[in-house]
Amino acid sequence: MLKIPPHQVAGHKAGNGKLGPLVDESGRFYKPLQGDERGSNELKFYTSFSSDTRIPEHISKFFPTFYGTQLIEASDGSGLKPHLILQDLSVGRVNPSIVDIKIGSRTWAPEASEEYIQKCLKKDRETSSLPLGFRLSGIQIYGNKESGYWKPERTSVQNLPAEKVKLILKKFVSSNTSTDMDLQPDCAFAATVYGGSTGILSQLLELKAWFEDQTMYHFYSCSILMMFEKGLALEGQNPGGQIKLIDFAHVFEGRGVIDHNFLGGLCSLIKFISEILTAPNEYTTEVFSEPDQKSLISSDNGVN
Ligand SMILES: O=P(O)(O)O[C@@H]1[C@@H](OP(=O)(O)O)[C@H](OP(=O)(O)O)[C@H](O)[C@H](OP(=O)(O)O)[C@H]1OP(=O)(O)O
Ligand SMILES: Nc1ncnc2c1ncn2[C@@H]1O[C@H](COP(=O)(O)OP(=O)(O)O)[C@@H](O)[C@H]1O
Repeated sequence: MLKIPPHQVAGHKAGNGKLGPLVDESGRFYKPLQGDERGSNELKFYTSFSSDTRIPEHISKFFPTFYGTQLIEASDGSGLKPHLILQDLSVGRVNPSIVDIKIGSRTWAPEASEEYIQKCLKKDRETSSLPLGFRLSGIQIYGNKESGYWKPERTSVQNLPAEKVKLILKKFVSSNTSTDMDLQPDCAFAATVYGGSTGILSQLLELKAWFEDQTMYHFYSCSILMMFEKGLALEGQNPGGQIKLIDFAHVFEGRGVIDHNFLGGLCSLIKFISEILTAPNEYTTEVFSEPDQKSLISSDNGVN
């Protein structure tokens, strides 16, 4: 029995007659192949990457397992359509907090059409992609049984200035999650989710070390999915902080050149996470320097 993924935070979504991914009960995620070159390109990437013996295991673990393709009933009711069969990354998680972070200041590949480049350039300029090298593409943060999830409008988190991005990445690992953006996040789970020898920062650094060397692929418009289970953190157990790479519709051959675009965005994200770990109590204040210009300043005054 196929259903709409309960924890999808970004991308094309099934439902209301739209084409989007579906999941089954055995832990598989069915992503429809988009009819144009995006579909064929993503399939080409998964086929090549999954059999590429140059990829070490400590790197391939960051990618969803690929199980081939299958014709299944599309979610938009258009009949049998080819889908990529992938590992469902949220399987086994009860109330996962998830953020999709689109990496790179540039989200279009050199092969893209002029029209597509213009569309992406506009989005990259209007969001934090250009200034920060990444944008928060979608997020859900689990609060508790009563409050459920905080799942803001996607467009509201894509174009935030640096300090607000940091605030959200703090909120992500806090126990006092609230819709009130002015509330200081307590970063109660920063050490266990972001920190530690197996935490998210250490995984990001492992990925970075590979990107400093690899020249096989260029990952345009690809996302890092960061996930953990707040319920476990609240019980004092390992919350299972994990990163995975997804969305390879715009991956192209690297032809012996470092993927500076991805690497730059990754380094920027690493800086944010490192700073949160070093100064979780750094106080972030909202100020209005001009009537219609909201900005944020921070001072390390230890106020929580
Ligand atoms: O449809 P839109 O405008 O939401 O844009 C999609 C993007 O959403 P976002 O910019 O985050 O709002 C979407 O981004 P996410 O995967 O949601 O981060 C993709 O970039 C998608 O392009 P493609 O299928 O990868 O070529 C984009 O889809 P296309 O417009 O290229 O079909
Ligand atoms: N293998 C997966 N398992 C679980 N969820 C996934 C998986 N791949 C993607 N997702 C979810 O679907 C969303 C969109 O995926 P993505 O591959 O970026 O689609 P699109 O090409 O439509 O942008 C992600 O933000 C994530 O929430």
